[in-house]
Amino acid sequence: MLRKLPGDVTRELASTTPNQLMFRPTVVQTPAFFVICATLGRLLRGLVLTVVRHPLICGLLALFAAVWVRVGWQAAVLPASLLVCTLVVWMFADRDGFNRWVGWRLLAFGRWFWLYRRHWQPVMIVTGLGKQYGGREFLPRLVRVRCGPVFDTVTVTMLHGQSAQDWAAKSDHLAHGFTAVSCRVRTAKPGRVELVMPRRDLLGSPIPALPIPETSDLQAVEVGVCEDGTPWRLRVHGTHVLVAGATGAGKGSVQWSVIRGLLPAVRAGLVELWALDPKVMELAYGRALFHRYAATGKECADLLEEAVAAMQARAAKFAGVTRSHTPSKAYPFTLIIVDEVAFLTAYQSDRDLKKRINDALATLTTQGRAVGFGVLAALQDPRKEVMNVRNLFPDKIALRLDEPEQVDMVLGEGARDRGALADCISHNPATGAGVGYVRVETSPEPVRVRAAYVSDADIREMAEGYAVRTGRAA
Ligand SMILES: Nc1ncnc2c1ncn2[C@@H]1O[C@H](COP(=O)(O)OP(=O)(O)OP(=O)(O)O)[C@@H](O)[C@H]1O
Repeated sequence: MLRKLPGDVTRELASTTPNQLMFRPTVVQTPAFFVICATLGRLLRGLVLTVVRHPLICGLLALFAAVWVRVGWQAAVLPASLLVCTLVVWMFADRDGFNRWVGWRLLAFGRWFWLYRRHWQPVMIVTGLGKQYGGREFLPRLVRVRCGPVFDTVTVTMLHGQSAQDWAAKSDHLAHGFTAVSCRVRTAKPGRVELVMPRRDLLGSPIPALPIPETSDLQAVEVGVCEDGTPWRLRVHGTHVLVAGATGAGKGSVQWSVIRGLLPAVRAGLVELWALDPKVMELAYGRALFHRYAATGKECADLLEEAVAAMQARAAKFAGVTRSHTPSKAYPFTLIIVDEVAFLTAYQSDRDLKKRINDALATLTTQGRAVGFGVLAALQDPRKEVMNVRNLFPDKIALRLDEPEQVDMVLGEGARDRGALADCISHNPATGAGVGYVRVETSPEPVRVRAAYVSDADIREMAEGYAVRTGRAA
């Protein structure tokens, strides 16, 4: 049986099966009148859609043209010049307001016309997101382009049968196709996706240590910058944070930025910092800042068990009185900072110590949040065998990782497909150290961030200005 499918060129249909009836149907030529009507209809539809999508620009152009035709070019040029002057003055006087109402819209129109619309067909065909079938071409529909200070957001209606995953798998190709730094795909509504493409990389160069704040906000400690230029704030109270990254990924910059942001609360007696430094490298430098410090396996096990005992004593006092903790001098928030936690949970040769440490960490991470005990742990290898309590950390940060599979191990299933390309972060410290992805509780979309770099000189200065009097080894 020979079936004609939409788009098959009828003239070329032929059967090669023996004993099958072959026929060549008559080809009916469409009259030119219908072809012209269809083309005009398509043009009209395009015009109406352009007017609906860009009413302001179209309205102004139409007015300008009408005055030119009816009154003459002099009458059209004068108000046009006045309009341009007004816009220029507005731009200099109130840049934000101008951008919100005019600037980003003009840019979006320009980029829709010059970049996305022009390259849409070739990019869709080369990436395989557009299909050619039976001589016809099926392209996803470019619905809208919006511009902001950093990102272009391109709304697309997918072809029937496509999923957001199909698009996420091509995000790298899309970024190159539209000359963007990267491309994140998110679902807008059924059948529609949004491509979020930054026009420039705000995280491309190191961010110097942030100024020590006047007061610390334990719900939002400023540690760096998000990809859209807004501050990256990390909650430390009422949660536990795991920072995963290969060697040299910049885990230290996250830890030190958190410590820096907490210094005013430390000075006020509202926060205690306990440090576990099995590599005796990273945290030893600012030892004077810590209320408790441990380095060897035994010291670390003792210190963690001491934290568990203090936590349980506090829980016993709070029982029946309050269900949440507010930091105070009597009951400060205790942040236990663990550098390279795998040294304690996996590479520790003493099995008894390893068990004590794992048990204490599991107890702290399951019971500590409500009574003011938090854990901030850094880790190179996120596999479960290395850190079996990984899932007890509600907040996770993925800095540069070695393998794509590790991204989902840290940030949860599907994070890499949603654009958390932590395995693609540059190995060059100038461009990649401290860069990572976080998932905030309110959104499944990973956010690209960069931690501020706290240099040795900054740590020395912090240790001199904020040394705690009770600092002693465990
Ligand atoms: N946020 C940052 N911005 C710019 N450069 C950074 C940043 N963080 C770290 N670096 C650079 O990268 C180098 C490695 O950083 P760091 O020691 O913090 O990495 P790490 O992840 O702790 O590595 P390891 O696990 O081997 O200790 C630093 O010496 C510094 O030069």
